[in-house]
Amino acid sequence: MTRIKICGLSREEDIACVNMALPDYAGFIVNYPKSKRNITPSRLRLLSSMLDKRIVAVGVFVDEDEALVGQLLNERIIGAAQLHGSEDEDYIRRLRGLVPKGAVIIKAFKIKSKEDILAAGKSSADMVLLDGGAGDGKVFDWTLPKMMDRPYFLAGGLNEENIWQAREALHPWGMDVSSGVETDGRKDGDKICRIVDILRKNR
Ligand SMILES: O=C(O)c1ccccc1NCC(=O)[C@H](O)[C@H](O)COP(=O)(O)O
Repeated sequence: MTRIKICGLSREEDIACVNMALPDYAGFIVNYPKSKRNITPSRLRLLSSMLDKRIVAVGVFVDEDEALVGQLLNERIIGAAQLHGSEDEDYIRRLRGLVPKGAVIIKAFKIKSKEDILAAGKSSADMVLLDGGAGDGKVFDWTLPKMMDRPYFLAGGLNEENIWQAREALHPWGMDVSSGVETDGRKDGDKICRIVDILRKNR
């Protein structure tokens, strides 16, 4: 079974779409105004409360103060925190000390070389996410994850056309999609349903 995460939700309509499609994870870009998908922590509280309980809310953070990330995990507003900036092992250790057992820490790695794969392999995070960019549809070289020796999320430029090919080539633990399920910069319910279906029907 390949898990699927739909990332970058920001509107009530987006929640209605994922509640229909039922991906495993729903991602929210929190407190990062440079992103067009940015939402505030208070909006995160509202949107995550509207999520179907079968979907795990993931907060995506870029070099955020770990106190805020820890608070959102402790309050169970999110079930997992995805660290998408330059957070290091010290940051992960500090965050781990703030949160209950079971709170999942995901560290994202931008993959440009074999060294990036080796760094991801050594991360103390519960899960790693291999990405070509940060919500900008950039695909990276798919031959590189073949040397990964731990489960991972594959991200970066996935869409209806290539997600099955990527799954067959790499068999990742999970797959993460954002811009590939958007039309004119907004989440598209039909695309979300179709991409979830592709993985579900063939799992
Ligand atoms: O989506 C953003 O705007 C974003 C901004 C800053 C850090 C991370 C961001 N997104 C992270 C994600 O998890 C995306 O889903 C992932 O990069 C894949 O995006 P895409 O290539 O567009 O499918």
